[in-house]
Amino acid sequence: MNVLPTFEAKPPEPVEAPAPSRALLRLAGVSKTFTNMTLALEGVDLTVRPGEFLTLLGPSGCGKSTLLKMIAGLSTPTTGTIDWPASSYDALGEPDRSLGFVFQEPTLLPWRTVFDNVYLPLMLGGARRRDVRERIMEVLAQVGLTRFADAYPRELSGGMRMRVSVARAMVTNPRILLMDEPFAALDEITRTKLNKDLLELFAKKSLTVIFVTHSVYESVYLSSRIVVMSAHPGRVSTEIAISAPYPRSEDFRVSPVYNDYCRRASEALREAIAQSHVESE
Ligand SMILES: Nc1ncnc2c1ncn2[C@@H]1O[C@H](COP(=O)(O)OP(=O)(O)OP(=O)(O)O)[C@@H](O)[C@H]1O
Repeated sequence: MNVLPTFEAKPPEPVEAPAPSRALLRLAGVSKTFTNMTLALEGVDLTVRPGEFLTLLGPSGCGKSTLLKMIAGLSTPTTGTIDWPASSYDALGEPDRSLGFVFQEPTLLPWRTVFDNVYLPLMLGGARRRDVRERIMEVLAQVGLTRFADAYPRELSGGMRMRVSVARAMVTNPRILLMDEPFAALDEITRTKLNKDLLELFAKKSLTVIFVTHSVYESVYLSSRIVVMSAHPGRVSTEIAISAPYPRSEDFRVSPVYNDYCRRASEALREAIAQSHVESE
């Protein structure tokens, strides 16, 4: 008999420091000013540990995407540092970032099949198609798309295209998966299903995820830690540790503990938005 995890109706624990382990990524005093003088981020300190599912939650313009892009190395901080303490370094002193990026749009190449879209990052890395066939089929199986390997993006639903995008990000076995509002454009039912499947992958592949969302409900369901940000300039407002154990079944979504966390996260977001207004006046 399957015994589903139960969640006691007690208030969430106060924020706890994550279990001590070597940091995968450490941001210290990170600020970003764009050339038009927009101060997008100011003084962000953040440590990410292996195995965390960390979500950046905040109002529009608080710098979530800017932060993710800097972590990906697509943009550099104006001041402050981003360190990869557990990484090896190449001959140029660049850290082995080894990450996968999933954007809000699946950004698939329409003239390539599902298989060949997932093959793309490996091809760019110099791998021959036949040498990585098994690996690609394995990752397609993990996102439930085995039967669609030869299909073209136009033949797939929005949810399936997003699965391809997740498979493409995972095929290189990244240390960290960066996800910038990946499910925001999907309908509620598809989004709920992809949330559930993402958590299964997270557990199965021992991933570390940094996820961006506007949704309190999504952030509580997925995360081990929520970093709430305020805007103008973007800053960390508060952090909420979600101590509910994984795997999280659908029962978690209707549990009193989930409701309590959602209430706390909503309050924290409301406060962050209020701080943002004060700063922008
Ligand atoms: N290339 C850029 N040049 C100038 N300003 C920028 C640039 N990119 C972002 N910004 C500004 O930096 C701030 C943070 O933007 P960012 O897109 O990171 O926020 P966000 O929290 O991801 O927003 P959203 O939730 O709406 O996607 C905003 O004020 C934005 O207008």
